[in-house]
Amino acid sequence: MNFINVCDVFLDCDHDSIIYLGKPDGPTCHTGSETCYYTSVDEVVNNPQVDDNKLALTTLYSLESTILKRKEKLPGNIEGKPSWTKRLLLDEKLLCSKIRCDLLTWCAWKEADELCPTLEENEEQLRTALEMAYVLYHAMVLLALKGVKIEDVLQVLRLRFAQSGDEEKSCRKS
Ligand SMILES: N=c1c2ncn([C@@H]3O[C@H](COP(=O)(O)OP(=O)(O)OP(=O)(O)O)[C@@H](O)[C@H]3O)c2ncn1[C@@H]1O[C@H](COP(=O)(O)O)[C@@H](O)[C@H]1O
Repeated sequence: MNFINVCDVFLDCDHDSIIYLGKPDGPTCHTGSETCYYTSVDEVVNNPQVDDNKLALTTLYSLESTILKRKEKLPGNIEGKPSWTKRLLLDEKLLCSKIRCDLLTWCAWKEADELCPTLEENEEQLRTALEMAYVLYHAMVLLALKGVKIEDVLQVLRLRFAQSGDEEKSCRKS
């Protein structure tokens, strides 16, 4: 069971609304996420259909925020609450082994190169989503270690919107 420790309670001027200020002890969402207040009311009122793009972004930002929180609690030890992210942040080799397909290491091969076979072996779509989530998460831990924000990556992608890959490649200086 998880709790939110209430630090203060505020009333508005005519005492008909209350805001609780609390410090969560564990996840605050039933999904296990630290928070799930990612959807602005304005968005829902003006566009009741959940915007998949926004949802994708808030998911990435939320994951980034969790990873950065783990990073803040370093350095030194991995005592306290067990955290896979902390282990990765403290062990560059382990992290890279989860991202890179290292043919010399059977273990890394097995774990990190499972996305392509979902296409090659025509596995179900859910399997592809699971493998991609795995790659994305581990790559985002690497970004955190490098101090690169997900927004920086998205910016690179946005800048590429207007240019095809083939065009860009043919413009490269050899
Ligand atoms: N998205 C993930 C995520 N995906 C995978 N993993 C973990 O990555 C680890 C390695 O996965 P593997 O399949 O390689 O597992 P393994 O069996 O240990 O590997 P081998 O022994 O076979 O090499 C496992 O412990 C997985 O649970 C993740 N761990 C964390 N996250 C996110 O990061 C947040 C913080 O996690 P902690 O830092 O652990 O609290 C979580 O709330 C999630 O949002």
